[in-house]
Amino acid sequence: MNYYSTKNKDISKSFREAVIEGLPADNGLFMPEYIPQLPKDYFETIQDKNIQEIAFDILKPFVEDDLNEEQLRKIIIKTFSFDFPLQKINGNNYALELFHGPSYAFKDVGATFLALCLEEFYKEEQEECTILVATSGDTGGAVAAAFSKVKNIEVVILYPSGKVSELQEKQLTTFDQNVKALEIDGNFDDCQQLVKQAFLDADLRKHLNISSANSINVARFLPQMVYYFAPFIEFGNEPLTIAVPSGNYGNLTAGLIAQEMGLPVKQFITGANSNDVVPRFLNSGKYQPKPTIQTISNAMDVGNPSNFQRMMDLFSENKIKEKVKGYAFSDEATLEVMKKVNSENDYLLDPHGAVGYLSLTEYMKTSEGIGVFLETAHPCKFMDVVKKVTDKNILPDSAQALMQKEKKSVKMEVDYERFKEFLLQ
Ligand SMILES: Cc1ncc(COP(=O)(O)O)c(C=O)c1O
Ligand SMILES: N[C@@H](CCOP(=O)(O)O)C(=O)O
Repeated sequence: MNYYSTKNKDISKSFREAVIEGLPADNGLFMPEYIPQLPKDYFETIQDKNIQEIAFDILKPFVEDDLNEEQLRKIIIKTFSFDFPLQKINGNNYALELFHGPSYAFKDVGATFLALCLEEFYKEEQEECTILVATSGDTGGAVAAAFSKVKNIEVVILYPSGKVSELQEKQLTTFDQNVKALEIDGNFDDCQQLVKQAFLDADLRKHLNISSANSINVARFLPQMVYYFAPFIEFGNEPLTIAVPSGNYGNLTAGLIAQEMGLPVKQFITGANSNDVVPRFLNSGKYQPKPTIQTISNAMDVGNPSNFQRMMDLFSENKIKEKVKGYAFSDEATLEVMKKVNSENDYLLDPHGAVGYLSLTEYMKTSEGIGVFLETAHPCKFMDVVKKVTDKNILPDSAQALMQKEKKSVKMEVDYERFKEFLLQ
């Protein structure tokens, strides 16, 4: 399987090349050149499989030219090493909990898979590499945890100063060794823009091997297809409605590719906070990015999502509007539903999962069947918001220990030349 650029279909890179380069030089995004098809009867026996076996079936065709079966199995066992439980909330509505990994957010899957792929590739190359990552809160923590012990790889995390939660910030800024945090005086889109500019800077790339750990990297977003299969281990081949709380749209894009492979999704729903550029597009046909708005679901504070390019590469405008229904919700509605579900169903949503739940229940007002929303982060990551819902202490011991550690970051304006200087130091 090779990968093309969304800006130039003649570009053809192996999986290994696409992962190492991160972003094509033409500022497009890498895409698999075809979507493998699962056997028609795959879902008749899916209940006999575990998530690691499914991950192997799903990911093999995307990587097999560069990772042999033994390497892939090893990577999968380490990546899918925690549970993805399904919790019934009420009626036919279920939460798929994706936050039982090391950083308490769904990003652990993609970050670990990417780190282990790069470790394999750089083991052979004997070279060093710098991973650049822009984060609105969760990607950075997952990447820091996944890469903290990987040899020959340095990580530089850019995060928007004052716009991530306290626990998220500790996850970004308390690793010594190979992980450095840059606290940017701007928003997530500024961080993402600085990273993208670095990839387009031929001079920088002459001096430094850089790659990306955002969902722009194919090894970050493709493994995110796998957990969409988890509810089908319980429900077999029954088509499900799946709601995805979205920001940079890597997660939804992974789900759409899984659906193209054969995953029986009846309908995808996307839920956004006030950063509603994609729901507005789905409902009006106009794609008009706006400056980022700060919300209580901060990891979804993205004004100009990277993966919109991939969605438009996969489908025509009419097709995407059929495949995905989009809704947006205010902070007031998010907090209100967190309180309601906590008191009526004894389930504590995090603010991102709450947006997913809101979008699912909105759609289900006029539809039938089983609905699943992705619970993408543990509520303990957002204690400032959670305190308004419950006074229970929900902080796990490991997070408590992290909160005691000292923050180490370098402050920086949104200034590409300073960023470049920092990278070349
Ligand atoms: C907790 C949480 N939920 C949802 C999202 C949105 O995911 P995506 O950027 O893949 O749309 C993010 C960040 O990306 C997140 O950290
Ligand atoms: N919500 C993300 C933003 C970056 O998304 P990514 O999936 O492209 O890495 C975050 O938490 O940083």
